[in-house]
Amino acid sequence: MIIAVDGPAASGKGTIARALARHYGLPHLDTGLLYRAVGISVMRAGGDPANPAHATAECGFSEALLVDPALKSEAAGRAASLVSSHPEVRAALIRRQQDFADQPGGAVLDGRDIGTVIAPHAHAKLFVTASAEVRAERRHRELAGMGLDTRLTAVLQDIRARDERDSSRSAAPLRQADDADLLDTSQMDIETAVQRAIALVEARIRTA
Ligand SMILES: Nc1ncnc2c1ncn2[C@@H]1O[C@H](COP(=O)(O)OP(=O)(O)OP(=O)(O)O)[C@@H](O)[C@H]1O
Ligand SMILES: Nc1ccn([C@@H]2O[C@H](COP(=O)(O)O)[C@@H](O)[C@H]2O)c(=O)n1
Repeated sequence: MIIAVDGPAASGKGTIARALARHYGLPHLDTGLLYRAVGISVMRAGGDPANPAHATAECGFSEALLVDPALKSEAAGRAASLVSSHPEVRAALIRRQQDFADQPGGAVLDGRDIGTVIAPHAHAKLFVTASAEVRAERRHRELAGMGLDTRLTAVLQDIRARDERDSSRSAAPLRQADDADLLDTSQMDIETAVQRAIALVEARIRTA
């Protein structure tokens, strides 16, 4: 079974995707990490993430980078959002994601274009969202827990900028697939959101 989980920044899609993977015993891929790895590689090389040639040159990053804690930083998220708008970068990363989705037994992937581009044939698709204010509060709390001193207003501004960039780009923009179930977690704690996600997947399996 392939489960596609898409949604905007800090919506909780990764938390839900990991929980679904545990529940169904499936491997999980956080596809945002791939774009973050390209973004941070460009920055470390002194390049400009908005420059397609600089970004494309860093698509062959080392596997070790995928576990670098620096990928979790807001700077890496911002750079990822810039490099991900280049069609050449998306083309360089697509095969890896599709192979992961299509492995025997299935998989859970989360990102922005899993249900629309990477695995349009997924058996269940969730579009996880929450208001920008709620997402900013969650991300702010997460950063504070990591010992990072950020202002809530700056986090909210960054989330809004990323929403705008990710939704308006021409290459694989963030959007809900026509056959995806919407899960707005603004008023849900993690446990409730995960239980709701499992119920939505179960309903899709039953009607398949
Ligand atoms: N329903 C929820 N209620 C409260 N906090 C939540 C909820 N869902 C997720 N969180 C918290 O919000 C933060 C962001 O969640 P998560 O990393 O899953 O989001 P994401 O959409 O995968 O983000 P990214 O943009 O990095 O891909 C985490 O600290 C997580 O624990
Ligand atoms: N399938 C994807 C996944 C991510 N992106 C871009 O990467 C940025 C970082 O993603 P996170 O999920 O780790 O926050 C994100 O803002 C997107 O621009 C993507 O384009 N497609």
